[in-house]
Amino acid sequence: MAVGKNPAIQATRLFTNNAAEKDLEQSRQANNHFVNDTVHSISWENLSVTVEDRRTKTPLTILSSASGHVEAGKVLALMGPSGCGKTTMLNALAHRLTSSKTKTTGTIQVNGQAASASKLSYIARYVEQEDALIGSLTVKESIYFSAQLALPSAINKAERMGRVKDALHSFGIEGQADTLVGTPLRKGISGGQKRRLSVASQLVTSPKILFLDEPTSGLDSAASREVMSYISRLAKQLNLIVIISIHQPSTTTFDLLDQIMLLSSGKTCFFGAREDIEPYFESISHPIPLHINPAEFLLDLVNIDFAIDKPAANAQLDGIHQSWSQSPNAQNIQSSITQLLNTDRGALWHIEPSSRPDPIFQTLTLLHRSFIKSYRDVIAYQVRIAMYLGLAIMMGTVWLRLPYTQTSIQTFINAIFFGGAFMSFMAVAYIPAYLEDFQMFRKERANGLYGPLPFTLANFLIGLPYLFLISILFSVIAYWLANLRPTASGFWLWVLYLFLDLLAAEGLVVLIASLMPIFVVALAVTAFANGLWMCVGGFLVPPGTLNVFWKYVFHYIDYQAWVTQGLIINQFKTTIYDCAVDNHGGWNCMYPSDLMSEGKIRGTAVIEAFRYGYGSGEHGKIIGIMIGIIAAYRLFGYLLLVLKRT
Ligand SMILES: Nc1ncnc2c1ncn2[C@@H]1O[C@H](COP(=O)(O)OP(=O)(O)OP(=O)(O)O)[C@@H](O)[C@H]1O
Repeated sequence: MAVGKNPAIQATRLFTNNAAEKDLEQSRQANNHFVNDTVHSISWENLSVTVEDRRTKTPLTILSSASGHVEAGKVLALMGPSGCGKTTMLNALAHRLTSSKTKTTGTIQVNGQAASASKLSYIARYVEQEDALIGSLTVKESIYFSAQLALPSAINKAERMGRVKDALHSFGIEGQADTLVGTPLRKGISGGQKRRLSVASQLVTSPKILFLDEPTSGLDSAASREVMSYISRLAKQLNLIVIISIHQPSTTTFDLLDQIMLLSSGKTCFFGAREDIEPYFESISHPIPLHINPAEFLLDLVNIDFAIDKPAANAQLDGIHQSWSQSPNAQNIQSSITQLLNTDRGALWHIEPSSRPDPIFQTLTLLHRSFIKSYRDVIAYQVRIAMYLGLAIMMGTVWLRLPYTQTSIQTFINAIFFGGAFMSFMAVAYIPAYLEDFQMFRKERANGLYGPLPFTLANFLIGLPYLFLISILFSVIAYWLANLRPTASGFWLWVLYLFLDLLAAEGLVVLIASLMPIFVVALAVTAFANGLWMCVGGFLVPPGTLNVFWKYVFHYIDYQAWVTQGLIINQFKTTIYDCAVDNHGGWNCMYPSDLMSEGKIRGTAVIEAFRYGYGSGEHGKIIGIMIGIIAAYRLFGYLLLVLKRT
């Protein structure tokens, strides 16, 4: 018996359909703040993208004359072999092709009106292929912070929480609401759940259009189906426009799509409703065989990468492109677009920039999010605290209880150099945590949520208490074990210099990692910079000997040099050291001072005679310079983010 004729199955389908409709209606009511009733359509005409060819440096068209439209409640999938232009198409529609070497022509309209990037940023959200989530937040917190950053302040807390709950419900992740997303050290939710969370975090901001770049990539077929069925249901329940790029959907996933755009070599091979695919390819003499995954067949048909007979494959593909451009289907699309342009002028652009939260509220929200991360994510600060404690014990026991004799003078100086330089060097441990935040910032900024200022401020402020704590913990152990100047003022000045040292080092890490946001590269460059600061600081090579290039370009902006200078003054300005007794019972003093006749060395003589030429500069001046260097790093970091938009 044919499956479709089985009465039991038919009854179940009937029940499922009725139940599904009821479910859809209930869900619409529950999620009415997410329901789209403003955006009716998006359409585009003759969209072409030209880039500068990496190899030949000549213009290369990677997307040619694409036209199409999607109505509310529908899912459009951009399909095609690898490198056919799916991501380019998606980015062009989302106005994300911002490189100066990329030229986009053609028009994009929403409700029949030209849709600029800024207008689109109020109604559309883009979910990238790589999940940019903060691993140490729970599922619920991830959605909550997204709502906080995007929703206008007019929406009160109860309503925000209601939206978070509804977003969790819409994606079937209520059960995982309090589960951590997951860090390298703590397992969290599955890959499919992460993908659903990424979309839910965008949904909570009430977009009307969702762009999803390969929402199923990296997932097994069951998880892909699950993610796609949520997305397809969501489009219908909430009347959203969903445009996705997808690689190779299974038959079940393929059947969940409403519209397909098949691309190859940047040109359209088909655009239209899912159910029009079979008749269309039959009409151009490429019928899709029964019992075969249609997506797989189509991808094989338009993929010429692995063809043995290249000229024949090229000729066949040209034929497919030509058939499409001359087909009645293509003409119908053109007339549908024209009709949309003439009729669909739904009021849309009443959403004003003032409906966004203000930057102070966003800074506080980011600070709150970073705070949760800072105590939950061991990599962010806890590993560093443990590492600095280990370093303090090591330093304190190596330089253990140094006596105040002249033989200890160089040893004290070495301890100071080591403390300052190594504290700064170990700031590289912050790179992974910063890169996670940076990727999140990139994604949220591209979605128009907030800019570089709240991000820079929150990033700086969250570091202050932790870096201060690290400075104190390190000093409590190392300072007293090594017997550095044993007074309260000596101790607190030492703490202050280490704190400034860490702030400068972290500012440098942020600057470098923002410039080169790849872990190994940022690590190598920061390590190099720290090596440079050690070499030109005046300790290993006195400034008088240092050649002019290193001295005048780097020495004076070397924060480690200023920290070492401040710490040397702190140690030697008020301390006194015993000279050695010579063979004749007299004094043998390494540094002559006014106390020589008493067999002592005044610490200031060490500073004055100090071969590095530091002089006895004042703490105020050094601290001022340090604050200037820290501010400069943060300012450059901020400007870099302003200029570097991708
Ligand atoms: N600057 C450039 N120089 C040469 N080719 C380029 C340049 N930029 C993009 N391309 C090419 O444009 C094509 C389209 O890239 P796109 O990322 O949109 O493809 P895709 O279909 O999303 O691929 P995938 O499925 O592998 O992600 C690719 O073949 C890519 O190599």
